[in-house]
Amino acid sequence: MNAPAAAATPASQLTRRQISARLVRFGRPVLAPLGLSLLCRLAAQTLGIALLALGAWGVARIADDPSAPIAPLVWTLIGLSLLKGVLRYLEQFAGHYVAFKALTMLRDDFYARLAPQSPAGILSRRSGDLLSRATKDVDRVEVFFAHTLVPAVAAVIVPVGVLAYLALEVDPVLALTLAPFLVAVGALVPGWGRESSGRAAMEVRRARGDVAQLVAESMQGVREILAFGAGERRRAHIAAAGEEVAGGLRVLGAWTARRRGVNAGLVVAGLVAVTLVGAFRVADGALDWTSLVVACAIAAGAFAPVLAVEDVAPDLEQAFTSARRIWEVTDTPPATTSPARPVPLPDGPLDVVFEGVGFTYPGATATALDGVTLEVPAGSTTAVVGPSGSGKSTLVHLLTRSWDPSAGRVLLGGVDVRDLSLADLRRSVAVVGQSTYLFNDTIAANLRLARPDATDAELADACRRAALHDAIAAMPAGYETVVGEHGERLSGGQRQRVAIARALLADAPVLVLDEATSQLDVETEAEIQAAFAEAAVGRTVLVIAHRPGAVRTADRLVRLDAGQVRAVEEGLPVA
Ligand SMILES: Nc1ncnc2c1ncn2[C@@H]1O[C@H](COP(=O)(O)OP(=O)(O)OP(=O)(O)O)[C@@H](O)[C@H]1O
Repeated sequence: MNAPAAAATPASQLTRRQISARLVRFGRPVLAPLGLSLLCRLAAQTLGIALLALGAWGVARIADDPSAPIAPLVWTLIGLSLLKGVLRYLEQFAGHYVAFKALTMLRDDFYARLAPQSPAGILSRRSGDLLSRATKDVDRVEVFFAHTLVPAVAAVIVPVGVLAYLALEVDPVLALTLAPFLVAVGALVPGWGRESSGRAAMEVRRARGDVAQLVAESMQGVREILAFGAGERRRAHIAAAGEEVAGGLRVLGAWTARRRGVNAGLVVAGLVAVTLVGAFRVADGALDWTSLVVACAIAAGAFAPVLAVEDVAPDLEQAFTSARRIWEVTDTPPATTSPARPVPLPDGPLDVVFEGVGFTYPGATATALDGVTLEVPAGSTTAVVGPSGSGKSTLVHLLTRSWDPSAGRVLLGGVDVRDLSLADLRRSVAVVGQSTYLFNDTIAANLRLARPDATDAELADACRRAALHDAIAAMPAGYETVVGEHGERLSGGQRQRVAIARALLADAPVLVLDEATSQLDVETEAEIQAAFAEAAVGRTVLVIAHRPGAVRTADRLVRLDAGQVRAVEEGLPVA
C-alpha cells in the first residue's frame, strides 16, 4: 500500500483523511466494481424511499376517494420492490467481489513489502504480533473497501437528494425542518466520542496483537512451560491481555450504545417535527394534506441511509487503526536493497573477501565487528572460530546482506556485494545454519525450496551425497513423507542433512556452514562432517565454529574475538 506522499509521514501520525486518500489510491483496481456497488445502493435506497412515498400517496388518495382504482398502484409497488431486490443483489455481489479482491491485494502487498525486509526486519519483530497484523488488521482494512466506503458515500448523497426533492417539489419549510435532524444523525452523533473510541480501537488492536503473540509463544514453548510448571503464570498473562481487549471493547461498546440511543431519539424527534410543522403548513393552506403524508413517508425513509453511518463509523475507525498498524510494518524500508544497476557476477569460482569490515547492529552500542579483514580464496575452505558473541554469525549476515557493513567492504568474486543484485548474491551463497526451518510439507517439497524444478533423480542424488537417501528410502512414504511442523518427525541430524541436501541442490559456488553441527551428537556430527566434505568439493567454503575441534578440514583458520581477527593459521587439516 505504497503512496510516496503519505509514506513520508509516519503511519502512526496519518490523519483519517490521509489514510482514506491512501487507501483509495491503493484500491484503484477495485474502484470500478465499487462504483457499481455505490450506484446500485443509491438506486436501491432511492427506490426504498420512493416505495414509502408511493404507498403513503396511495393511502392518502384512497382516503380522499375510496373508488379510485388501486390495482395500478399495487402493480407499480410490486414492480419497484422487485427492482429494489435486484439492485440490492447487484450491490451485494459487487461489494463481495470488492471484498475478496481487496483482501487478496492487501495480503499480497503486505507480504511483498515484508519479504524484502527479511530476515533482519522480520526477526526483530514479534511473530505473533506480525501474524495479527497480517490477518486481523488486513481483514479490517478490507472492511473499508467492502462495507464502509459505499454506505458512507450513499449516506451523503441520498439525504441531499431527498432534501432537494422536498424543497423543490413539496415544501422548502419541511426540508429545512428535516435537515438538522439528518445532519445530527449522520454527521454529529457518529463523531461523538470519536477520540475516545479511536484510542480504545487502537488499544484493542494492540492488546489483540499481544494475545496473539502470547498464545503463539505459549504453543511454541509448551514444553518449557510444562517442564517449569509455568502454565498458571502463562494463563494469567494471557488472561490479563484478554482483559485489556475486553476493557477496550467495553469502551467501544459504551460509545456505540450512547450513539444508538441518541440517534433513535433524534429520528423520532425529526419525524414529530416534520409532522407538526407540516400540520401548521396544512392549516395555513401552504400544503395539502396528501403532500404532508408523502413528506412524512419520505422523511422516515431518509433516515435509513444516515443511520447506517453510525453502523459503519466504528468499522471505519477500526479500519483506519488497522491501516496504520499495517503501514507501521510495511513502510519500514528494507535493511538492504538491490542496486539500480547491478554488476554481473564474474563466471567461474568465486572468492570471498572481508576488507576492513566494521559493523554495529541497529540500536546496539557495542560493535559486533571491528576492522575485520579475511579471505576465503576461490575453491578453498576457511574456518572462522571464536567464542560466543565474537561476531562469527555477523560475518554471514553481512555476506548475505541481511545488513550492510558500517565500514569496509565484503567482496564476492571481487565485486562489492552491495553492487550485486540480491537475487544473484543469494543464488551464489548457500547457508547451512545451526537450525534449519523445515515446512510442514513433504521432504521432496522441502528440498525443492532450493530448486523448484529439480527432478526426483536430482533430489535422490543430493540426498545420497548428504548421507540422507537411505534413511528417506526406508520411510514408508519415502520422499513424500510429511515432516511435520518444524520437521518434528525427523531427527536433528536428519533435519541438518536436509539442509545440506538443499544447499547441494542449490548448487551455489559459495557454501557457508554456520555452526551447522553444534547441536548434534558426536556420531551424527561425524557423519555430517563427511557430508560437508563432499559438499565442499569445488566450492568456496566458509565454516563457522566455536572451537577449532569442530572443524575437520580447512585450508585456513581465522580466530575471531570481540569482533576482531586475532590470528590466522594456514595449512590445516585441523585435528
Ligand atoms: N540482531 C542483533 N541485534 C543486536 N545485537 C546483535 C544482534 N545479533 C548479534 N548481536 C550482537 O553482536 C555480537 C556478535 O554476535 P554474533 O551472533 O555475530 O556472534 P557469534 O560469534 O556468532 O556468537 P554465537 O557463537 O553465540 O552464535 C554479539 O555481541 C551479539 O550480542
